[in-house]
Amino acid sequence: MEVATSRLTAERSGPLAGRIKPPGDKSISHRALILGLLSVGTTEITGLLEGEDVIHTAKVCGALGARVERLAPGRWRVEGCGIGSLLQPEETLDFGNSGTGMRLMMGVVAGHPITATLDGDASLRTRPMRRVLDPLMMMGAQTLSQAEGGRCPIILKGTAEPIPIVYKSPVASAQIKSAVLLAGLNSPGETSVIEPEASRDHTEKMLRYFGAALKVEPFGENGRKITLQGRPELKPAPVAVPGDPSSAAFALVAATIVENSDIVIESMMMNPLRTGLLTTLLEMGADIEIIDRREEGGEEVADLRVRGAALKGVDVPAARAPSMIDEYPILAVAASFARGQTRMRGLGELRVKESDRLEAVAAGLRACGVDPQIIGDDLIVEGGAEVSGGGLVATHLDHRIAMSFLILGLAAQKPVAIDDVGMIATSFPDFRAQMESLGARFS
Ligand SMILES: O=C(O)C1=C[C@@H](OP(=O)(O)O)[C@@H](O)[C@H](O)C1
Ligand SMILES: C=C(OP(=O)(O)O)C(=O)O
Repeated sequence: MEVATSRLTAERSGPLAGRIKPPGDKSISHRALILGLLSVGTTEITGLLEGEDVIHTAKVCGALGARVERLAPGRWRVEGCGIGSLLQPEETLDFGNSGTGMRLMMGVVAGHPITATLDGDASLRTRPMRRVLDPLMMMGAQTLSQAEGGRCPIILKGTAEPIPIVYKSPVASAQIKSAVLLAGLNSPGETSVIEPEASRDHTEKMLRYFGAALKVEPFGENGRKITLQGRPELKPAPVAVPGDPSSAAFALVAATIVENSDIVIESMMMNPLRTGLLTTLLEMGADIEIIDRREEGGEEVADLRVRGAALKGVDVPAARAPSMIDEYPILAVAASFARGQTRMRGLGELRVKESDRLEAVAAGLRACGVDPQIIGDDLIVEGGAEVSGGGLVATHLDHRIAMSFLILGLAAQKPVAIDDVGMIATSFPDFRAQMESLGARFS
């Protein structure tokens, strides 16, 4: 089937001004629905991200037996069925564009005596799933069918008695860690995951909040070992979803590169495993004031006042990658406007996101008159105060590529067009309206 695409163009804009509130965090939104499904009783969620990725997860929770209801914008209620009591789904579980939805749900299915077909869009069908299937098969799940290279569509048969394992993950990935822990929820023993570097810890925090016993220990130089006691009785708990730093990133960079801007981003989550972009922009000379740090719904949040600033290039260490993994496309845009060279190290994981983000970012920058280089897994950008723009950027079904290059267009000399706005709705449906409210010019 031919899918209609629509272009959007961003034009050099005057100073951005005003206040915005980023949408609810995507990672936490998926997890709130999933833990709602796995609890017996009613979980109330506020601030849920109503992006397509999360809506797919909500529908899958319904197909596995939960009653999922939207009460008001961002306010959802999940009547869960509890660990061990999921229904055999009748239809294919469709995750759309969402790697998180599919990988976390593979863990849930693997830990239950059900068989499910999991599938997604053309982008998701290119993404590697073996990294999750490998540990799940050690736990006793079986892959009945899969596309070449361990890709979806996948037919996964779970087990009633997941084997407790200690899994040493070769990559720092919150999706792998979460899939194993979610499968371990129905295991009679302890399930441990060792990660080489700390990845986002939302699953661990939310499992504890819902009553599971979980131990987190340092492992090696930068790693962690997370151990979950199986078969807890998860108790429903209200979840207030904080503002998504990965979505706030676009306004943060826009206000930095559009001269004389002065904006406030309200209630952005400040979890240190998610704030790598903030650290890097501050090193580059960005003018960001962190106001009113406070706790909301178990996470630290803050308001950020961001003003236009002249940036300088920096060397971004590979160890920072897990805390800013989805922000490299927009960081590369900031780097294009920075004096000197920015080298972003250790970006191999960017090759297996919604698109090959290393190649997609480099091609987009070239289309806009910037000269990037990829050396091994590093991305190197030679910046300058002026960026010519003027290109048409291919988005490859990738929301972050789409939004990043629209932001570049707001500060470039000539307009920048993207070939398809459609995917922006997966993570940030109000992107255009919010950015326009600050003065961004799109047509
Ligand atoms: O667990 C999560 O919610 C996510 C983990 C990251 O992926 P990896 O686990 O593959 O690094 C990130 O890129 C993704 O957008 C969301
Ligand atoms: C990589 C991303 O998401 P996912 O892996 O869930 O598709 C993202 O949102 O940038």
